[in-house]
Amino acid sequence: MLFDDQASLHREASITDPLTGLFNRRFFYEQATSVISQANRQDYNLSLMICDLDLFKQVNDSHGHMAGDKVIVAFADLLNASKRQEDILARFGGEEFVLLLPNTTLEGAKRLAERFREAAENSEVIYEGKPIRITASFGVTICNPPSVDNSIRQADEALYKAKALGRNRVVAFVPQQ
Ligand SMILES: Nc1nc2c(ncn2[C@@H]2O[C@H](COP(=O)(O)OP(=O)(O)OP(=O)(O)O)[C@@H](O)[C@H]2O)c(=O)[nH]1
Repeated sequence: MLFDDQASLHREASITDPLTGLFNRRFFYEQATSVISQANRQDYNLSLMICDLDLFKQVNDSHGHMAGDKVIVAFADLLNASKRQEDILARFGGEEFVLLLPNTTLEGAKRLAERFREAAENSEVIYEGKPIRITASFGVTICNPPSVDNSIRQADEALYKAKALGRNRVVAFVPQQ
């Protein structure tokens, strides 16, 4: 029994990001690879979203690293609270998150991202009695052709555009003709 508990604790630690409790990047890749190969076989809609807190360095610089951590956790909770059960959410790195959205069209992914964006904009994190306001930028893409690396590259490109256009917005990847 003890061994079972230890094994499951070890497994949990190996797939989880310790700060937010979300899945880590490695586990996301593992899961996404399996969902995407299924999507390949079954031909269903699958979208991917990458989101990144805006000007987050300023949060750390103005309020300290602990405050920054609290903001990251609050944003992770916000995403986690509004996603569907079958969506796979992970902390991708620093202040960047990724979601794989089964049975979701590009329009659906844009709507969801817009909901997250609004929720972030309207949220307030209180740290040592002081309010911290945040915004986030989002890149979304349909996983077609379905491959994890390709979809991440496309969503990342859209996210980069969202940042370049002034942040606090959702941009969808548009393939070049
Ligand atoms: N508190 C905290 N900060 C982190 C963590 N991971 C990364 N960061 C910080 O996040 C900041 C990210 O800064 P940048 O990559 O310049 O991006 P940004 O300031 O959000 O600017 P844009 O993405 O262009 O809007 C860096 O200062 C990192 O040190 C973490 O786990 N906790």
